[in-house]
Amino acid sequence: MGIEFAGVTKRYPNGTVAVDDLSLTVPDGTITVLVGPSGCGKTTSLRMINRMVEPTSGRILLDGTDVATQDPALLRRGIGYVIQHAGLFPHRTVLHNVATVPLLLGWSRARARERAKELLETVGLSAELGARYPAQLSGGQQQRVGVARALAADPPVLLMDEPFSAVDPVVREGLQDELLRLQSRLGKTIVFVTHDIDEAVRLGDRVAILRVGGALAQYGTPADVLRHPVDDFVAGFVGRDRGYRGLSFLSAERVRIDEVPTVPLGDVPGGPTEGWLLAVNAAGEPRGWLPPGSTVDEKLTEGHLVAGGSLYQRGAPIRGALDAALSSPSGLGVVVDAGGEVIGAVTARQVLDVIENHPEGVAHG
Ligand SMILES: Nc1ncnc2c1ncn2[C@@H]1O[C@H](COP(=O)(O)OP(=O)(O)OP(=O)(O)O)[C@@H](O)[C@H]1O
Repeated sequence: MGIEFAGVTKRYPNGTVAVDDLSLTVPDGTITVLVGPSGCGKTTSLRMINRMVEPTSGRILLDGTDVATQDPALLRRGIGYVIQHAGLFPHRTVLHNVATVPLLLGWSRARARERAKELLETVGLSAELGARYPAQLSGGQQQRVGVARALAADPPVLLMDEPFSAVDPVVREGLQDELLRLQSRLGKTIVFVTHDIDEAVRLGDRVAILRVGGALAQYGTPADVLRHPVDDFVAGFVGRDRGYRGLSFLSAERVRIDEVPTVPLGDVPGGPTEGWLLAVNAAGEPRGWLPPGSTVDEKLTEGHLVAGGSLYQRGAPIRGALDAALSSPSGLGVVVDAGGEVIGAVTARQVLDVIENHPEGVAHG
Protein backbone atom coordinates (compact mmCIF):
# COMPACT_ATOMS: atom_id res chain seq x y z
CA MET A 1 0.00 0.00 0.00
CA GLY A 2 1.78 3.15 -1.20
CA ILE A 3 1.69 6.47 0.62
CA GLU A 4 1.84 9.86 -1.05
CA PHE A 5 2.39 13.24 0.59
CA ALA A 6 1.07 15.90 -1.80
CA GLY A 7 2.07 19.45 -0.82
CA VAL A 8 1.54 18.80 2.89
CA THR A 9 2.05 21.66 5.34
CA LYS A 10 1.48 21.60 9.08
CA ARG A 11 1.36 24.81 11.05
CA TYR A 12 0.63 24.33 14.77
CA PRO A 13 -1.72 26.80 16.48
CA ASN A 14 1.27 28.61 18.02
CA GLY A 15 2.52 29.44 14.52
CA THR A 16 5.31 26.84 14.30
CA VAL A 17 5.59 25.46 10.79
CA ALA A 18 6.58 21.87 11.51
CA VAL A 19 6.22 20.55 7.96
CA ASP A 20 6.56 22.80 4.93
CA ASP A 21 5.02 21.78 1.61
CA LEU A 22 6.17 18.18 1.77
CA SER A 23 5.71 16.08 -1.34
CA LEU A 24 7.04 12.56 -1.56
CA THR A 25 5.93 9.08 -2.48
CA VAL A 26 6.55 6.02 -0.34
CA PRO A 27 6.36 3.00 -2.63
CA ASP A 28 4.40 -0.08 -1.59
CA GLY A 29 6.34 -2.70 0.36
CA THR A 30 9.41 -0.57 1.03
CA ILE A 31 11.07 1.11 3.99
CA THR A 32 11.29 4.90 3.79
CA VAL A 33 13.25 6.63 6.52
CA LEU A 34 12.59 10.23 7.54
CA VAL A 35 15.80 11.59 9.00
CA GLY A 36 17.04 14.99 10.16
CA PRO A 37 17.92 17.02 13.22
CA SER A 38 15.57 17.45 16.16
CA GLY A 39 12.52 19.58 15.39
CA CYS A 40 12.62 19.13 11.59
CA GLY A 41 9.10 17.72 11.57
CA LYS A 42 9.72 13.97 11.35
CA THR A 43 7.22 12.97 14.02
CA THR A 44 4.62 15.41 12.77
CA SER A 45 4.92 13.99 9.24
CA LEU A 46 4.53 10.47 10.54
CA ARG A 47 1.50 11.28 12.67
CA MET A 48 -0.31 12.91 9.80
CA ILE A 49 -0.40 9.52 8.05
CA ASN A 50 -2.61 7.97 10.73
CA ARG A 51 -4.41 11.26 11.48
CA MET A 52 -3.06 11.75 14.98
CA VAL A 53 -2.17 15.17 13.53
CA GLU A 54 -4.18 16.85 10.77
CA PRO A 55 -2.38 18.76 7.99
CA THR A 56 -3.07 22.49 7.61
CA SER A 57 -3.01 22.05 3.84
CA GLY A 58 -2.17 19.41 1.29
CA ARG A 59 -3.23 15.78 1.16
CA ILE A 60 -1.94 12.40 2.21
CA LEU A 61 -3.03 9.53 0.02
CA LEU A 62 -2.96 5.96 1.23
CA ASP A 63 -3.29 3.55 -1.66
CA GLY A 64 -4.66 6.48 -3.66
CA THR A 65 -7.32 7.54 -1.14
CA ASP A 66 -7.08 10.75 0.89
CA VAL A 67 -6.75 9.74 4.56
CA ALA A 68 -8.81 12.81 5.52
CA THR A 69 -11.87 11.07 4.07
CA GLN A 70 -11.38 7.93 6.15
CA ASP A 71 -12.67 7.21 9.63
CA PRO A 72 -9.62 7.56 11.93
CA ALA A 73 -10.40 4.41 13.92
CA LEU A 74 -10.79 2.30 10.79
CA LEU A 75 -7.75 3.91 9.21
CA ARG A 76 -5.56 3.04 12.21
CA ARG A 77 -6.53 -0.61 12.10
CA GLY A 78 -4.57 -0.88 8.91
CA ILE A 79 -1.59 1.02 10.32
CA GLY A 80 0.72 -0.38 13.00
CA TYR A 81 2.46 2.20 15.17
CA VAL A 82 5.67 1.68 17.14
CA ILE A 83 7.23 4.37 19.35
CA GLN A 84 10.34 4.91 21.44
CA HIS A 85 10.22 3.01 24.77
CA ALA A 86 7.65 0.74 23.06
CA GLY A 87 4.72 2.40 24.87
CA LEU A 88 3.53 -0.91 26.31
CA PHE A 89 0.67 -1.10 28.81
CA PRO A 90 2.54 -1.62 32.10
CA HIS A 91 -0.25 -3.48 33.89
CA ARG A 92 -0.86 -6.00 31.14
CA THR A 93 1.26 -9.07 30.51
CA VAL A 94 3.37 -9.20 27.39
CA LEU A 95 0.96 -11.65 25.78
CA HIS A 96 -2.00 -9.42 26.63
CA ASN A 97 -0.18 -6.40 25.21
CA VAL A 98 0.36 -8.15 21.90
CA ALA A 99 -3.21 -9.50 21.83
CA THR A 100 -4.72 -6.05 22.41
CA VAL A 101 -5.61 -5.20 18.83
CA PRO A 102 -6.93 -8.65 17.85
CA LEU A 103 -9.18 -8.53 20.95
CA LEU A 104 -10.36 -5.05 19.92
CA LEU A 105 -11.15 -6.47 16.50
CA GLY A 106 -13.39 -9.00 18.22
CA TRP A 107 -11.26 -12.10 17.85
CA SER A 108 -11.92 -14.87 20.39
CA ARG A 109 -9.53 -14.91 23.36
CA ALA A 110 -8.09 -18.23 22.27
CA ARG A 111 -7.37 -17.05 18.75
CA ALA A 112 -5.91 -13.75 19.96
CA ARG A 113 -3.60 -15.62 22.36
CA GLU A 114 -2.45 -17.96 19.61
CA ARG A 115 -1.72 -15.04 17.33
CA ALA A 116 0.16 -13.25 20.11
CA LYS A 117 2.34 -16.30 20.80
CA GLU A 118 3.11 -16.69 17.13
CA LEU A 119 4.09 -13.01 16.92
CA LEU A 120 6.43 -13.21 19.91
CA GLU A 121 8.23 -15.94 18.05
CA THR A 122 8.24 -13.86 14.86
CA VAL A 123 10.09 -11.06 16.63
CA GLY A 124 12.56 -13.46 18.23
CA LEU A 125 11.17 -13.74 21.76
CA SER A 126 10.50 -16.98 23.59
CA ALA A 127 6.88 -17.76 24.44
CA GLU A 128 7.71 -17.89 28.17
CA LEU A 129 8.20 -14.15 28.20
CA GLY A 130 4.51 -13.79 27.42
CA ALA A 131 3.54 -14.17 31.06
CA ARG A 132 5.82 -11.36 32.22
CA TYR A 133 5.01 -7.69 32.64
CA PRO A 134 6.84 -5.12 30.47
CA ALA A 135 8.96 -3.88 33.39
CA GLN A 136 10.38 -7.39 33.69
CA LEU A 137 11.91 -7.20 30.20
CA SER A 138 15.07 -5.51 28.92
CA GLY A 139 14.74 -2.39 26.77
CA GLY A 140 15.50 -4.36 23.61
CA GLN A 141 12.92 -7.03 24.49
CA GLN A 142 10.32 -4.34 25.14
CA GLN A 143 10.92 -2.87 21.69
CA ARG A 144 10.42 -6.30 20.15
CA VAL A 145 7.11 -6.62 21.99
CA GLY A 146 6.20 -3.18 20.65
CA VAL A 147 6.88 -4.40 17.10
CA ALA A 148 4.91 -7.61 17.72
CA ARG A 149 1.96 -5.58 19.01
CA ALA A 150 2.03 -3.31 15.97
CA LEU A 151 2.02 -6.34 13.67
CA ALA A 152 -0.80 -8.12 15.48
CA ALA A 153 -3.61 -7.32 13.07
CA ASP A 154 -1.28 -7.77 10.10
CA PRO A 155 -1.55 -4.13 8.96
CA PRO A 156 -0.11 -3.36 5.51
CA VAL A 157 1.51 -0.17 6.85
CA LEU A 158 3.86 0.30 9.82
CA LEU A 159 4.84 3.66 11.27
CA MET A 160 7.92 3.56 13.49
CA ASP A 161 8.98 6.65 15.46
CA GLU A 162 12.56 6.38 16.76
CA PRO A 163 11.72 2.84 17.88
CA PHE A 164 15.31 1.85 18.63
CA SER A 165 16.72 5.11 19.97
CA ALA A 166 16.46 4.33 23.66
CA VAL A 167 18.56 1.15 23.59
CA ASP A 168 22.32 0.87 23.52
CA PRO A 169 24.13 0.68 20.15
CA VAL A 170 24.75 -3.08 20.24
CA VAL A 171 21.13 -3.95 21.01
CA ARG A 172 20.07 -1.37 18.43
CA GLU A 173 22.00 -3.15 15.69
CA GLY A 174 20.35 -6.43 16.67
CA LEU A 175 16.92 -4.85 16.40
CA GLN A 176 17.77 -3.32 13.03
CA ASP A 177 18.86 -6.73 11.69
CA GLU A 178 15.68 -8.26 13.00
CA LEU A 179 13.54 -5.62 11.32
CA LEU A 180 15.27 -6.18 7.97
CA ARG A 181 14.79 -9.92 8.33
CA LEU A 182 11.11 -9.47 9.16
CA GLN A 183 10.61 -7.04 6.32
CA SER A 184 12.13 -9.42 3.77
CA ARG A 185 9.41 -11.85 4.77
CA LEU A 186 6.46 -9.49 5.37
CA GLY A 187 6.99 -6.76 2.76
CA LYS A 188 5.15 -4.04 4.68
CA THR A 189 5.11 -0.39 3.70
CA ILE A 190 7.18 1.10 6.52
CA VAL A 191 7.81 4.75 7.37
CA PHE A 192 10.60 4.96 9.93
CA VAL A 193 11.72 8.09 11.80
CA THR A 194 15.22 8.56 13.22
CA HIS A 195 17.78 11.31 13.75
CA ASP A 196 20.62 8.84 13.14
CA ILE A 197 21.83 8.85 9.51
CA ASP A 198 23.65 5.54 10.08
CA GLU A 199 20.37 3.90 10.99
CA ALA A 200 18.62 5.59 8.06
CA VAL A 201 21.16 4.33 5.54
CA ARG A 202 21.12 0.86 7.01
CA LEU A 203 17.35 0.40 7.01
CA GLY A 204 15.99 2.59 4.27
CA ASP A 205 15.19 1.59 0.71
CA ARG A 206 14.81 5.35 0.50
CA VAL A 207 15.88 8.14 2.77
CA ALA A 208 14.15 11.51 3.10
CA ILE A 209 16.36 14.15 4.69
CA LEU A 210 14.43 17.01 6.31
CA ARG A 211 15.80 20.31 7.53
CA VAL A 212 14.62 22.35 10.50
CA GLY A 213 11.56 24.25 9.33
CA GLY A 214 10.11 21.05 7.89
CA ALA A 215 11.28 21.31 4.28
CA LEU A 216 12.45 18.25 2.39
CA ALA A 217 16.15 18.62 1.58
CA GLN A 218 16.63 15.42 -0.41
CA TYR A 219 14.84 12.16 -1.13
CA GLY A 220 16.53 9.19 -2.69
CA THR A 221 18.20 5.85 -2.15
CA PRO A 222 20.92 5.74 0.53
CA ALA A 223 23.58 5.50 -2.18
CA ASP A 224 22.09 8.55 -3.87
CA VAL A 225 22.15 10.81 -0.86
CA LEU A 226 25.59 9.64 0.22
CA ARG A 227 27.15 10.06 -3.22
CA HIS A 228 25.26 13.05 -4.53
CA PRO A 229 24.16 15.30 -1.70
CA VAL A 230 22.16 18.17 -3.23
CA ASP A 231 23.57 20.91 -1.00
CA ASP A 232 25.82 21.74 1.93
CA PHE A 233 23.22 20.87 4.51
CA VAL A 234 22.81 17.32 3.21
CA ALA A 235 26.54 16.96 2.62
CA GLY A 236 27.19 18.00 6.19
CA PHE A 237 24.48 15.75 7.53
CA VAL A 238 25.51 12.60 5.70
CA GLY A 239 29.20 13.45 5.47
CA ARG A 240 29.96 13.76 9.11
CA ASP A 241 28.03 10.62 9.89
CA ARG A 242 29.65 8.49 7.25
CA GLY A 243 32.71 8.47 9.45
CA TYR A 244 30.56 8.08 12.50
CA ARG A 245 31.98 4.80 13.67
CA GLY A 246 35.44 6.28 13.61
CA LEU A 247 34.11 8.93 15.92
CA SER A 248 33.50 6.34 18.57
CA PHE A 249 37.20 6.33 19.18
CA LEU A 250 37.75 10.05 18.98
CA SER A 251 37.72 11.63 22.39
CA ALA A 252 35.49 14.60 23.04
CA GLU A 253 38.08 16.19 25.33
CA ARG A 254 38.58 19.10 22.98
CA VAL A 255 34.91 19.91 22.65
CA ARG A 256 34.15 23.15 24.45
CA ILE A 257 31.44 22.71 27.05
CA ASP A 258 29.43 25.89 27.61
CA GLU A 259 27.32 26.88 30.56
CA VAL A 260 23.66 26.10 30.13
CA PRO A 261 20.90 28.21 31.70
CA THR A 262 18.96 26.06 34.14
CA VAL A 263 15.79 26.40 36.17
CA PRO A 264 15.03 24.19 39.19
CA LEU A 265 11.78 22.22 39.24
CA GLY A 266 9.53 23.78 41.89
CA ASP A 267 10.62 27.36 41.07
CA VAL A 268 8.16 29.83 39.58
CA PRO A 269 9.93 31.00 36.40
CA GLY A 270 7.29 33.62 35.40
CA GLY A 271 7.97 34.72 31.85
CA PRO A 272 7.91 35.04 28.97
CA THR A 273 11.28 33.34 29.21
CA GLU A 274 14.18 34.06 26.88
CA GLY A 275 15.94 31.15 25.20
CA TRP A 276 15.69 27.52 26.20
CA LEU A 277 15.97 26.74 29.92
CA LEU A 278 17.06 23.33 31.14
CA ALA A 279 14.96 22.17 34.09
CA VAL A 280 16.86 20.30 36.79
CA ASN A 281 15.71 18.41 39.86
CA ALA A 282 17.07 18.83 43.39
CA ALA A 283 19.99 16.52 42.57
CA GLY A 284 20.97 18.71 39.60
CA GLU A 285 19.86 16.08 37.07
CA PRO A 286 18.28 17.25 33.79
CA ARG A 287 14.52 16.65 33.52
CA GLY A 288 13.56 18.41 30.26
CA TRP A 289 13.44 21.79 28.55
CA LEU A 290 11.30 24.88 28.99
CA PRO A 291 10.88 26.42 25.50
CA PRO A 292 11.63 30.10 24.84
CA GLY A 293 8.69 32.45 25.31
CA SER A 294 7.09 30.28 28.00
CA THR A 295 5.15 31.87 30.82
CA VAL A 296 4.76 29.71 33.92
CA ASP A 297 3.20 31.48 36.89
CA GLU A 298 3.07 28.41 39.07
CA LYS A 299 5.60 25.93 40.39
CA LEU A 300 7.49 24.37 37.51
CA THR A 301 6.73 20.65 37.05
CA GLU A 302 7.70 18.11 34.41
CA GLY A 303 4.28 18.74 32.87
CA HIS A 304 5.53 22.14 31.64
CA LEU A 305 8.56 20.68 29.87
CA VAL A 306 9.50 19.36 26.46
CA ALA A 307 11.31 16.03 26.78
CA GLY A 308 15.08 16.23 26.36
CA GLY A 309 17.26 14.22 24.01
CA SER A 310 20.00 11.78 24.92
CA LEU A 311 22.59 12.87 27.51
CA TYR A 312 26.32 13.02 27.02
CA GLN A 313 28.49 11.88 29.90
CA ARG A 314 31.75 13.82 29.95
CA GLY A 315 34.67 11.65 28.84
CA ALA A 316 32.60 9.30 26.68
CA PRO A 317 33.34 9.00 22.93
CA ILE A 318 32.47 12.03 20.83
CA ARG A 319 29.65 10.27 19.01
CA GLY A 320 27.59 10.59 22.17
CA ALA A 321 28.13 14.37 22.22
CA LEU A 322 26.90 14.68 18.65
CA ASP A 323 23.93 12.45 19.40
CA ALA A 324 23.02 14.56 22.42
CA ALA A 325 23.10 17.78 20.39
CA LEU A 326 21.15 16.34 17.45
CA SER A 327 18.46 14.77 19.61
CA SER A 328 17.91 17.80 21.84
CA PRO A 329 14.90 20.02 21.11
CA SER A 330 16.97 23.10 22.00
CA GLY A 331 19.92 22.10 19.82
CA LEU A 332 22.00 22.04 23.01
CA GLY A 333 23.31 18.61 23.95
CA VAL A 334 23.26 18.21 27.71
CA VAL A 335 26.57 17.18 29.29
CA VAL A 336 26.47 15.41 32.66
CA ASP A 337 29.11 14.11 35.07
CA ALA A 338 29.43 10.50 36.19
CA GLY A 339 26.76 11.11 38.82
CA GLY A 340 24.26 12.40 36.25
CA GLU A 341 24.49 16.04 37.33
CA VAL A 342 24.39 18.75 34.63
CA ILE A 343 27.77 20.31 33.80
CA GLY A 344 26.87 22.28 30.68
CA ALA A 345 25.94 21.89 27.04
CA VAL A 346 27.45 21.47 23.59
CA THR A 347 26.12 22.36 20.15
CA ALA A 348 26.49 20.15 17.09
CA ARG A 349 28.63 22.93 15.58
CA GLN A 350 31.13 22.72 18.45
CA VAL A 351 31.37 18.95 18.07
CA LEU A 352 31.72 19.20 14.29
CA ASP A 353 34.51 21.75 14.61
CA VAL A 354 36.51 19.24 16.61
CA ILE A 355 35.75 16.46 14.15
CA GLU A 356 36.72 18.59 11.16
CA ASN A 357 40.05 19.28 12.80
CA HIS A 358 40.67 15.57 13.23
CA PRO A 359 40.25 14.16 9.74
CA GLU A 360 42.21 11.07 10.73
CA GLY A 361 39.53 10.09 13.25
CA VAL A 362 36.87 10.38 10.60
CA ALA A 363 38.85 8.64 7.89
CA HIS A 364 39.04 5.49 9.98
CA GLY A 365 35.25 5.27 10.06
N1 LIG B 1 1.68 20.19 19.42
C1 LIG B 1 2.59 21.08 19.01
N2 LIG B 1 2.36 22.41 19.14
C2 LIG B 1 3.25 23.32 18.71
N3 LIG B 1 4.43 23.01 18.14
C3 LIG B 1 4.73 21.72 17.99
C4 LIG B 1 3.83 20.69 18.43
N4 LIG B 1 4.41 19.48 18.15
C5 LIG B 1 5.60 19.76 17.58
N5 LIG B 1 5.79 21.10 17.48
C6 LIG B 1 6.95 21.78 16.89
O1 LIG B 1 7.01 21.43 15.51
C7 LIG B 1 8.36 21.23 15.10
C8 LIG B 1 8.52 19.84 14.56
O2 LIG B 1 8.32 18.89 15.62
P1 LIG B 1 8.44 17.33 15.41
O3 LIG B 1 8.21 16.66 16.72
O4 LIG B 1 7.60 16.91 14.27
O5 LIG B 1 9.98 17.21 14.99
P2 LIG B 1 10.94 15.96 15.00
O6 LIG B 1 11.81 16.13 13.81
O7 LIG B 1 10.19 14.69 15.13
O8 LIG B 1 11.79 16.24 16.30
P3 LIG B 1 12.44 15.20 17.37
O9 LIG B 1 13.52 14.47 16.65
O10 LIG B 1 12.99 16.14 18.43
O11 LIG B 1 11.33 14.35 17.86
C9 LIG B 1 9.21 21.54 16.32
O12 LIG B 1 9.62 22.88 16.23
C10 LIG B 1 8.26 21.33 17.48
O13 LIG B 1 8.64 22.13 18.58
